[in-house]
Amino acid sequence: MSLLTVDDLVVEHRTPGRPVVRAVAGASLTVAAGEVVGLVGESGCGKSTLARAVCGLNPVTQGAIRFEGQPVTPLGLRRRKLTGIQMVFQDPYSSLNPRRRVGDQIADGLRVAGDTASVPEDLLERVGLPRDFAGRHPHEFSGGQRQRIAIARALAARPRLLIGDEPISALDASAQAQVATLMRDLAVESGAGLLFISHDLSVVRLIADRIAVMYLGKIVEVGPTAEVWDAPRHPYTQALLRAIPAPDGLGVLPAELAGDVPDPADPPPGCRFNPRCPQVMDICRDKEPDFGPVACWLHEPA
Ligand SMILES: Nc1ncnc2c1ncn2[C@@H]1O[C@H](COP(=O)(O)OP(=O)(O)OP(=O)(O)O)[C@@H](O)[C@H]1O
Repeated sequence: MSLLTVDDLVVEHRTPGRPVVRAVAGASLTVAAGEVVGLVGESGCGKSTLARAVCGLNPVTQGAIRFEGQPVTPLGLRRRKLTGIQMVFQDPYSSLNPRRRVGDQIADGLRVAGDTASVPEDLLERVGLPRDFAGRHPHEFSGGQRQRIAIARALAARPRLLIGDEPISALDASAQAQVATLMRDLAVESGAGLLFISHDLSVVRLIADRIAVMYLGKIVEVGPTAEVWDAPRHPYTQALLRAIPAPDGLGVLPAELAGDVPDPADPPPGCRFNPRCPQVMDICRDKEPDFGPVACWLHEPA
């Protein structure tokens, strides 16, 4: 059984007087215990909305989310209190309380787990920080150090599923791979699953067992990391990989990724990627490729 199963999930944002934004439009995904799944895609394709729905922070419009076999609903999570799911957010400057000592914030996580055997200093040590940081305040630390503190706080609650929502995108390049690898190591070591969201495919490649590629609310390709990296099949995945800067830092944005992701309130008919796809065929403009693991008419299962 999968730890997390997201099945044909639809999540809509409704703002009075504005068109409904279908940010997640029928996405399916699984994460097993001890598995690292990287969720990638351009900004605005619905990654955060999906992650927040998994934590019960965004109501589900259609479809289902199951965690350890139980449906995830905001009410169900409140009732069970111990969610078993912890999230590390993008901005390490706003996710920690500036007025509270670091040790006290980590102690909150220990309390959630009913862990009386550990002290906050133990968690600091696990994330590679000195034990005496516990008595200090978040403003004394760099972005990378704060993100380690946020990870320590999340781990203190003993999650069975850890979600990182762009946890490295606000960090210096030098801290990015270190923090990503730390999250992977700590999740795997504790037998938890990790859903790691990033628009940086090269970091995801370092840590993920599988990669799921999201485009305009749908998972368009999913597979083992080496397969997706070495032989991407969806034209969108191929474009994302070509967009990765060369070691000299000079990347060329493929033409199909120029401009913005289309508006999820008004997605194109047929395949959502068809207006930007270099290999578009007639069927792509008419019919949505509603199949996996590669949702593309060039890769329709037999
Ligand atoms: N609370 C909201 N109300 C209305 N629209 C929203 C809301 N949150 C997100 N959206 C819209 O939903 C779509 C998906 O956003 P989401 O943040 O989930 O994407 P993302 O892939 O995580 O992007 P990013 O990497 O920029 O966070 C976007 O078009 C966004 O503008």
